[in-house]
Amino acid sequence: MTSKAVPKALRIALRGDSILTNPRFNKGTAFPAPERKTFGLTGRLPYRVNTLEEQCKRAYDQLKIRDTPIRKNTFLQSMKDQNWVLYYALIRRHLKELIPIIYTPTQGEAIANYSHLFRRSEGLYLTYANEDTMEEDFLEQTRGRNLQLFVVSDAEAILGIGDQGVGGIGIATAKSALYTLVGGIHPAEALSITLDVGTDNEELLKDDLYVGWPHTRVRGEDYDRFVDKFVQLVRKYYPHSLLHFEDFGVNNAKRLLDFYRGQHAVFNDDVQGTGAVALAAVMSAVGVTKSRLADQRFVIYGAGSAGLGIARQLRQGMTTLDNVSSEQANKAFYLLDRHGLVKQSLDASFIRKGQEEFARPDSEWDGVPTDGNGEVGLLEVVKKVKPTVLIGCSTKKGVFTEEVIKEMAKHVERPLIMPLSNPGRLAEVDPKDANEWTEGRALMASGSPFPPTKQPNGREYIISECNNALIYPGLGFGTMITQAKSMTDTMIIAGTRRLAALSPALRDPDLPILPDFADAPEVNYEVAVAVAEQAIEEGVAGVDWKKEDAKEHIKHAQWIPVYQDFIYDSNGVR
Ligand SMILES: NC(=O)C1=CN([C@@H]2O[C@H](COP(=O)(O)OP(=O)(O)OC[C@H]3O[C@@H](n4cnc5c(N)ncnc54)[C@H](O)[C@@H]3O)[C@@H](O)[C@H]2O)C=CC1
Ligand SMILES: CC(=O)C(=O)O
Ligand SMILES: [Mg+2]
Repeated sequence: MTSKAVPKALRIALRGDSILTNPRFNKGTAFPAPERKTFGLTGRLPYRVNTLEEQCKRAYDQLKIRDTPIRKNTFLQSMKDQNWVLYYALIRRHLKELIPIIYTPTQGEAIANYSHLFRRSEGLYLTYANEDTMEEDFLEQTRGRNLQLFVVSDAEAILGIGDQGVGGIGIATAKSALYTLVGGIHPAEALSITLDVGTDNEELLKDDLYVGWPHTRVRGEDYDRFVDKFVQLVRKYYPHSLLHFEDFGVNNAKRLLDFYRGQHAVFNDDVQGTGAVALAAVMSAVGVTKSRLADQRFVIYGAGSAGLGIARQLRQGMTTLDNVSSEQANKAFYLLDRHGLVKQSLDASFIRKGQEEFARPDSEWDGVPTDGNGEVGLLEVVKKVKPTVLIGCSTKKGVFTEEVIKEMAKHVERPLIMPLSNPGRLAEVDPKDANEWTEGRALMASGSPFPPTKQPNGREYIISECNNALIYPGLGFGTMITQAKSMTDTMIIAGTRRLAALSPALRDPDLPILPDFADAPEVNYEVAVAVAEQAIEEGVAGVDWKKEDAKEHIKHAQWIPVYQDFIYDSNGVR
């Protein structure tokens, strides 16, 4: 990565409109008079030179008059297409307010309406119908670029709203934007990609304006070959990059991660990022209740990519931090999915790969009431298990009912309740209700932002956002800066421990269990440092600097949204 903390003058080979229409270089009215002269911009811009601060103020005023989140999202998207520094500087100044606009939930809405809102290309579209020209298409966009990061989605399971076809490019761009915003990755060093392998979303297929490949989803060997062709291109041309998988379907997410982990530095955010942030939240809650991870009983409702990723990460936390065996740790988990409790006697076709490790023995459930199909439901599980931690990643709105929450709270002084499904309208419980039903005793964290609740003592309780965006930019940055050949489990644990240590609740149990999103840049910096130190310590790093230098290296390499001076040079960047 190049060093950017104190921006030096940049040599560029563009002039006139080609600068003004290039979001990487455009400064709009902030071009100072000498640069206007050098680059042929004097007559192309109004007289007055603005500071970045003034531009942010004007942009914020313009943003405020957009009256719906989706209009604000479209406005910001168009600003990103015009001027990167201004876009990132504006959002940095209003982080908490604007992250929900450029990320979940509003970006979900933008993705669902992608074909109707479409204005211009924003990444690399690799389409199954064009498989033959994939390498050429890839090189057209990547040749000569210093890319460090590829964020890719096949859009089968977007942000809790399912298969969105080609609109999936929108999750790749949003995740890339957060890498820059809170992780400090140079926006020119990241590429967002969608693998358009069709869609099974009937509405999109029926839509005349759909801009993706209008075909049902390609699956099986053809799908694997297509994905592999893409991964091998990344490996061939960018062997030291990080490949981030986002929102792949449940049958592919973990499978592809396992398959490629040994070949390249790959990361699946829904599996690993979500697991890491959830583990940090639980570690923090365990600090509040002065217990151990290994003492908890976990009920996880929705055992898909996120649910299973969380279970595995919690298990790893238990084995690494509390020294219990994997077998022992497995006994702490009770997973539920569409067929109720995952128990050993369930029809094999109902047990997804990975769930079997956590399947409960049937003998344990003798005498417990079941529904007509012999399935054990959530309330019965809570009654029997008396969980200390209840996690939802099912998109089943409201499934943590009053009866379920009250039952849990009967047995546990400080129940930890985490409705992680996005968007907020699909949360398993509204934190306000969970707070009321537990007389304010619950510790809580949610996947999407929720307003604070009121405690019986009159204090506000802030609902932490337990969203992978609090950690993945740091996990990624720490991996990239060290050119690690893989992102190992121990690197993830190191980042998670650092995040957990920053929990406000460790100072005061009435404070949130995770740091505030407004602090996401500082938090991710700390995570990146911990990950880089671990990569160097365990010998997977490809750099020759020492662990002690990680802080400085990372600080120095982080991109910040400020304008650089420009010098014209016909051999410069373009
Ligand atoms: N807070 C965060 O950082 C993250 C939140 N999520 C959210 O978690 C949710 C799930 O995401 P993924 O795990 O990627 O999806 P997924 O499709 O892999 O998993 C969902 C699981 O829930 C199960 N499920 C669906 N309806 C159910 C029902 N009525 N009863 C019981 N089980 C049911 C499915 O069978 C599946 O196993 C989404 O809302 C997603 O936005 C996902 C990743 C990160
Ligand atoms: C946050 C995230 O990655 C998801 O909802 O899929
Ligand atoms: Mg995701």
